[in-house]
Parts: sequence; structure tokens; C-alpha cells
Amino acid sequence: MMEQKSKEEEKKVGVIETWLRKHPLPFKGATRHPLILSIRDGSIDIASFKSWLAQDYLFVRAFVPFVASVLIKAWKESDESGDMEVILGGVASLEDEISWFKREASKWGISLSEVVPQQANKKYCGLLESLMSPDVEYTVAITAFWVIEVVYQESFAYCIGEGSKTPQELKETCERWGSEAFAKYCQSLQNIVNRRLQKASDEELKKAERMFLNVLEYEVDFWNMSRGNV
Ligand SMILES: Cc1ncc(CO)c(N)n1
Repeated sequence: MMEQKSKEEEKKVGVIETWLRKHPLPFKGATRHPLILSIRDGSIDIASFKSWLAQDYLFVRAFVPFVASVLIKAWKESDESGDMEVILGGVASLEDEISWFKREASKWGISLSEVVPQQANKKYCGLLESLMSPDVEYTVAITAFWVIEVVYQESFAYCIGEGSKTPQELKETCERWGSEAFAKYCQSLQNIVNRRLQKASDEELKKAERMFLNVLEYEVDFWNMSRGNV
């Protein structure tokens, strides 16, 4: 009886959960970055926030075609028609996100047309572009997609969680990615990734795990851009 139960539980543990257990520090590095900690404890300097906002606007513009490319891969390669709706929902919400960035930037007096992408941003957008290639498998691309989203979800949810002292004027930003709705969306992506990885070849699994760690590094570099901006 006991043995049966533990086998049953084992089946439910997805590959992503095993990665998170295997690589806790890289994940923590990306989701508990000093910039995020400084938002949460209220010590953030606003120049850093503004720098992040401006750079992230450029990132999100590059993210749109990347998500569209994942949609194409899902249409061609997915074994489940439901994947498309999840990804399409992601594409659709990016329209609202871009409008939000424009409003938020004008609130902070940032002229988005004058923002110059920094090195880490260019590098990250380069990674997105490389993932748009038809040679990159759906499983690897959707893994990257999930990591990119979940880092923001985990980071910003922490800024509005129990005991946070996030300044009022930053709360709306944190809500964007820290909300229950965004968490649910990330969970839907995670379910897709787990399903794909369960069926993946060893080689594809390795590629996806490397991509997971790769994206975490790019996320840390992205946060780092704004940290030194005092
Ligand atoms: C750098 C970065 N990573 C993830 C997200 C989440 O969409 C974002 N907006 N920017």
C-alpha cells in the first residue's frame, strides 16, 4: 500500500520540480536578486527602477516575436491542441503589456524612443532571436518561455508577499507579474513543459535543462544592468 502510494507520487513529480530541487541556487539567484530584495524592503533607488523599466520595454518588444515563434512551433509540433490557446493568451496579453510600459514610462518621465539597449539586454534579445529558428525544438523553446515568465512571477510575487515594504508607486508593477492570474498562466506553461519533457528523448531533456540554466543566468545579468545605476 505504502509502496504503491509513493510510486503514484513519483509519477506526479514533473521534470521541472526535479530541476528546481537540483539547481536551487541558480533559481534563487534569478528570483531573489538584490534589485528585487531592494524593491521588497523599500530601499530601491528610483534611478535603478527607471533603468530596469526602460530596458525591459525593449526586451518585451523582442519577446513578442519570440512568443509568436513558440506559437508556430506549437501549431507544427504539439501533441495537444490546448497548448496553442495558452500561448495565444500570452501573445494577446503582451499587447496590453506594451501599452502599460508606455503609460508607466511617461509617468516616470522616461522617453522610450531614446532608450539605448545595454549589453546584457542585447545579449538576451540575441538569445530570444536564436530560439526563433525553426531548428530549435518546440520543447526547448517552450521551456525557455516558461523560465522567462516564471522568474518574473516568482520575483515580483515576493515583492508583494507577506511582510513586504514595497513603495506604493511600485506596487502596480509588482502586481503585473506577481498576481494570481499571472501565476496561473505560468502554471499552465509549466504543465505543458512537464508534459513535453516526460516524453522527450535524453538528448532533448539535456538541451532543455541547459536552456533552463542558461535563461536563469541571462535573467541575473538583466537585473544586474540596473543595480549599478545609482
Ligand atoms: C528580462 C525579462 N524577463 C522576463 C520577463 C517576463 O515577461 C520580462 N518582461 N523581462
